[in-house]
Amino acid sequence: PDIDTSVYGAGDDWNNPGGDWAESHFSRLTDISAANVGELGLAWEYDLGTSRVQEATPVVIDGVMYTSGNLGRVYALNAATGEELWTFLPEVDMQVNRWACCDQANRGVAVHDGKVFVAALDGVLYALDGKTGAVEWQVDTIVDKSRGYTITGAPEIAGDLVIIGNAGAEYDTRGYVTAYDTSDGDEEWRFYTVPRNPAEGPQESKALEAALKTWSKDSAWDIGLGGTAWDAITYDPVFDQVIVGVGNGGPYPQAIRSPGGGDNLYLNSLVALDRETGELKWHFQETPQDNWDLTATQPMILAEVDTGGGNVRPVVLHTPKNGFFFVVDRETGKPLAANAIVRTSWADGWNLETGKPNLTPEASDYTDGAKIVFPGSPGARNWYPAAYDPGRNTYFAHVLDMGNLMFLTGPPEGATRQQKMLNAGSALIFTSDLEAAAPGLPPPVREALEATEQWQWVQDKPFSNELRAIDPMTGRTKWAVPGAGWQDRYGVLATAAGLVFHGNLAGELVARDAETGEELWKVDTGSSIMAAPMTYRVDGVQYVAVQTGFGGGGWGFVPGYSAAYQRGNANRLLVFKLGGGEVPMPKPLPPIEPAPPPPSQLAGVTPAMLAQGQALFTENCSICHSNQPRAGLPDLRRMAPNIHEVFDQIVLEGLLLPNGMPRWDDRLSPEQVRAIHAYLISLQGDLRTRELELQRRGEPLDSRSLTILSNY
Ligand SMILES: O=C(O)c1cc(C(=O)O)c2c(n1)C(=O)C(=O)c1cc(C(=O)O)[nH]c1-2
Ligand SMILES: [Ca+2]
Repeated sequence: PDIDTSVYGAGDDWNNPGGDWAESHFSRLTDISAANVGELGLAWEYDLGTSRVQEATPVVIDGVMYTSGNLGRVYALNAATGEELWTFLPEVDMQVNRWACCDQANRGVAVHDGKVFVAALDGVLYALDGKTGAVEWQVDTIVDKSRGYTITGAPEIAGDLVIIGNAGAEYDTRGYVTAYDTSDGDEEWRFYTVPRNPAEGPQESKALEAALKTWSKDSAWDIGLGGTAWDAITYDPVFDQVIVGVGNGGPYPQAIRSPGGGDNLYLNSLVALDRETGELKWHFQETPQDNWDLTATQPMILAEVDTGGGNVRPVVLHTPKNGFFFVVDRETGKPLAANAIVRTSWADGWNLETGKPNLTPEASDYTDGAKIVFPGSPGARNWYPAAYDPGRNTYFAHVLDMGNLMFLTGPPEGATRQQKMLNAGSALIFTSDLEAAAPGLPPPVREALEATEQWQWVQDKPFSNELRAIDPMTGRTKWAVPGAGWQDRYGVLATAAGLVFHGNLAGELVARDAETGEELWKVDTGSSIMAAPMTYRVDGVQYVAVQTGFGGGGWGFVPGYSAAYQRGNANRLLVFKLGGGEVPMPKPLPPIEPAPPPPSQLAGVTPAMLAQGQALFTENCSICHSNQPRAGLPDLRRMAPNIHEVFDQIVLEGLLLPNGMPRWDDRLSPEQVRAIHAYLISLQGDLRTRELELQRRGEPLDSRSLTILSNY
């Protein structure tokens, strides 16, 4: 078929996190090839100065690298030498950490017209002078500061507009995207993804008036309904439209969110907006009637494909959380292919005539009892960028086949908004943990799950985790390479030389043959990698760069096989070239010591108080504090005496706010904080006893707790 593949792929520059205008994470550079990739070595490294989540793909323009780190930090470096040109640290009120579901992620910068754009975790969009990093303008993009909004996504340039979404569908938000003039930050348009309470006035757009018909009149308006656009926004210059990936519903259970059902537009949809006006041109809903956090926010790639018999169409390639590989016509919004790439239990296929899935509520509606739903909330795919090689018509992506048990945490009626708190209304347990967790579940939940067909799926294979080469129109896997545990997920780079690059949590950076998946080169960096590698050329030298660091969703549970667990969470930029040197390895962490002795238990503590402390800890603290010996945050079962002394000031008054620990005096009473403290003191005592015993026996102190029942 007649496809001009030469218009795709990045050249010397990599001018947005996706690489080229099609955001294909594909490079035309071929200096590094299968014949010489074995000679890759380190050109330079740069210490990002943090040890948190790193998800950004750097941008390189005219020999300068721009990238973002956690919170929305920005770094500008000489791309050939790594010399620091400037850095930018946004001033963020750390209280925002309380309503950031998934760590302090930031997925990258946008660069346009001499300016660098970044959105900080607190929702402020900055335009920085590309030469100096000075703030040219800034705008707070959050319309309602009483709600739990954050931003983790990269801004997108569309003509002379910069477009940004936000996050927080697990909290109390109503999703939207906003377009600003790149020159001065003036607001040009805003598109809300879900309707507002009609009692409060007319909808903001015709599109929302139409969407309203797909919601119940008793919808949980006050909670916000979710629909956050927290990752991919892709400008399509061919049709001068902005395609937005919309997120899940909030609360998760439709029985609470929109009692009586409805498709709930535009949740989990691709929406194409006219660039100039922000008006809806088309929409394609990938997961109607969401109950499961099956977002459509995942990265999009623009392409042309032969849809059959030489009929070439401009399409968007999309693999959202829901387990299907979609090829969607960019002119009409119609799905041209929709093939399952993992086990799916919420739908058993797709009807291309109607454009809708064959829903299977008997297997996946958990209103009346627990269900095991595939894929689970981590998604068959998530933010980890895929790459598409147009010449080979092959899509390279990390794919996770895993489900989760879901059940309601309260009655479906009468859910009230918990301000800036999780409002998910359901609990979930990943199938990787389900056999271990099942005996401890309340008998009705356990009986319900064992009666499901998906319990058999779990027995067959709790999860699988692979890098795959996929044919878009059929969804067929050409080759696959297994990963480690289910968290071992990562972004991908493909090049016209027939190479595929990716990192992993163990800390390897690997180059593979695009045709076979065969490993051609690998280096152990000693630093966990989730972010996508990228490549560029300066003064005739091709480089491959990747940002290292573990975090994101489920960031508290640092897997034991990861470099982050063994050597600490090194945040670095590692840049390679042919004939480069060795990668300096971070030193392994010292062995874990037994927990220090806790202070004597608080006066007047009772079993009821300990139980209350545990419940409060689970509800308020455990989403960040997973209490692992080497987690992203301190293990609160190992607090030193001087920390115990100021525990109340830390929790109630924000003593460690600058470090990122929010204050809680608006939500927790001094008595409640005492109960939490008493609970932690008792955990610390138990842990110390256990670890002293392990030490006596000469066994490793790798006592990761099994806190797998998450309230979200
Ligand atoms: O609903 C939302 O607003 C929202 C936001 C985010 C985020 O901003 O990072 C994630 C999710 N949901 C989510 O469901 C998810 O699986 C997820 C993973 C990650 C990550 O960075 O690893 N973020 C998010
Ligand atoms: Ca979500």
